Amino acid sequence: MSEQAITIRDLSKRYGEKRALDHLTLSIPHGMFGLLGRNGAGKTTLMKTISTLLQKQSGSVTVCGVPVERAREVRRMIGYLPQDFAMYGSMTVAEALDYLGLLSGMSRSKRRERVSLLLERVNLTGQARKRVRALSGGMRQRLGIAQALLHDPKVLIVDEPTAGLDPEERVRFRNLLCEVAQEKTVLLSTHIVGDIEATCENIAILDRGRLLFGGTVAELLAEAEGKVYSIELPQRELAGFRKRYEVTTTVAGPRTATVRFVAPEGDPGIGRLESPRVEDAYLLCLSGAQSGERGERA
Ligand SMILES: Nc1ncnc2c1ncn2[C@@H]1O[C@H](COP(=O)(O)OP(=O)(O)OP(=O)(O)O)[C@@H](O)[C@H]1O
Repeated sequence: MSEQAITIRDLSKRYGEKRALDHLTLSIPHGMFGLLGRNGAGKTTLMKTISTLLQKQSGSVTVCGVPVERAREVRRMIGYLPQDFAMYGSMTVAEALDYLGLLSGMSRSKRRERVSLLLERVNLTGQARKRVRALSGGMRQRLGIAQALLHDPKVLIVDEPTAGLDPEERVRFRNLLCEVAQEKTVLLSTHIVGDIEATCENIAILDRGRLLFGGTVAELLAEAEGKVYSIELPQRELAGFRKRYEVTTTVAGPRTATVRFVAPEGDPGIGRLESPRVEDAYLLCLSGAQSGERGERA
C-alpha cells in the first residue's frame, strides 16, 4: 500500500476566467481527513477532480498510487457522496441500493449480500422497506454512505454531508464516518468546524483554491497559541471593536458583552489570553489570508 491515500501536486482548475484550484499541493494519508474552507473555496472542485468527475487543467492527482487519468481504475477505488445527493424517491431503500448494484454490474447474490451488510452498517435495516422519499435527512445521508460503499471502495469522499442535519443526526453521522475510517480513507469536506474537530486528526484548509494550512488539528491549534483573547465590553462599543478585530464568539449580557477575538500579530495589549479552540484557529488562518490579500492589493 502506498503511504499516502491521495496525492495532489500543483493542481489547477479554472472555470472560464474563474480559478477554482490554484497550484494546490496536498497529501492525504489513510484514515479520516478533513477538508475545511468557506463556500467557494474549491472543495467540491477538488473532490470531483479526485473522483474523476471533473478534468483538471494542470498538475497531477493519484489515488492509492493510480493517476486519475486511469479513470476506470480510480472509480473502482472511490465511493462518492455528493453535496446534492438524491436517490430514486419512489423506490424502497433496499430496492434503490439493489438497483444501483445492478447498474454497476453486480450479480444478484453479491447484491443481496452487500445490500444487507451495508444497511446493517449504516443502521438502516429497519428502514429497508421504507420509500426513500419518506426518510429523514439523516437517514438519507446514511443511505448516501451505503450507496457510496456498495462496491467496497478503498476511499470514501463525502462533500458537506452534515449541512441541513439536526445536531443529533450530525453526531450520529460523524460517528458512522469514524467507523468507516477504521478500514478506509475518508475525505470529508465541510465548512462546519465542529465536524472536523470531532473526527479528524489531519486536516487541510482551502481558501480561493489555495492551501492555507495542512497538518494536524494539534498543529493548527499550536499556530494559534498566544493569539486568542477575550474581553468584556460595553454593548455600544461592540460594533467598533468588530471593525478592528476578528471576533469568534460574542456572549451578550444586559449591558456588556464578552467577546472572544483573534489577534494575528500576537498580544493586542488588551483583553485576557485564552487557549485556542479549533474555531479560533480556523478563523485566524482565514483572517491571515485576508490580510495577505489586502497587502497584495495595496
Ligand atoms: N461550473 C462552474 N462554473 C463556474 N464557476 C464555478 C463552477 N463550479 C464552481 N465554480 C466556482 O469555483 C469556485 C470553487 O467552487 P467549489 O464549488 O469548488 O467550492 P466549494 O468550496 O465546494 O464551495 P461550496 O461549499 O459552496 O460548494 C467558486 O468560486 C465557484 O463559484
